[in-house]
Amino acid sequence: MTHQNVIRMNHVSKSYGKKRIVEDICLSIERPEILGLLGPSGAGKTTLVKMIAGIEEVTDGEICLLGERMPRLKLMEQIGYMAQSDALYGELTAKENIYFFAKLYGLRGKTMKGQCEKALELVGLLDDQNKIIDTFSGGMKRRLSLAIALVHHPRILILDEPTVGIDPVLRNQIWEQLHELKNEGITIIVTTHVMDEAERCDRLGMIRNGRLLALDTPEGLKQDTRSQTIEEAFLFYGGGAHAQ
Ligand SMILES: Nc1ncnc2c1ncn2[C@@H]1O[C@H](COP(=O)(O)OP(=O)(O)OP(=O)(O)O)[C@@H](O)[C@H]1O
Repeated sequence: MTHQNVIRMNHVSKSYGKKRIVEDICLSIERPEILGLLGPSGAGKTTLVKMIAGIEEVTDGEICLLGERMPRLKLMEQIGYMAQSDALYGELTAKENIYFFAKLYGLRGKTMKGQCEKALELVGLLDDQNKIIDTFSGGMKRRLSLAIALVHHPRILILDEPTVGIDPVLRNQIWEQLHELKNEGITIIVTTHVMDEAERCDRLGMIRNGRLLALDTPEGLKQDTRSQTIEEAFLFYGGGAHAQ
């Protein structure tokens, strides 16, 4: 199987009014991997992933997913997007929520049930599926959002700070699952502030003031900057992210 050009970003910039938020980013992903975007608050990570997901338009440059220029409606079913804030129906159960989104993606019948169950199992929510969302903790809501993002088996999964509010044990499990999904051929883009998560990405893009300062494996970044840790490497590039 060839996996050429899963994602290609060509001189991508974004402005709101006169303010430049993302500045001339070039980046390409040619085979399934977990690409982390690390940067301090306000660096432009969310804006960048929204453009990749086709939710925001680029001001300059272009983004192609699977060889097609974004935004493109027909590509939407190839993309799973988990926003930073959960978009769930509070008065419905977890199961009702995930069924709702699965149906939006055109899933029906046994396939829908099976995929919903698998996604809920993946995030450890199978036993809580009949509970009302308003009774869920923040971490449970994040996990449900993650299950919803991957229920339709997208080829590209875009996760904006997926593990905020999730305890270390479950966070670890989720990262193991993300690596399994990658091994199944899914490309994952994940934004994070958390240094131990950054270490678990195949490649890491360091972002500050809307610019991609460096892009390499975590090991490569450490070697290039003669750093012991990713945080040190990030500081070398003028970053200011904090460890958690
Ligand atoms: N719709 C908008 N209009 C104007 N400015 C915006 C808009 N959306 C984002 N910004 C600005 O763009 C900058 C980057 O925001 P963005 O959310 O992309 O950063 P981030 O790296 O994801 O930060 P965080 O980690 O805190 O989520 C911020 O200064 C923000 O105020």
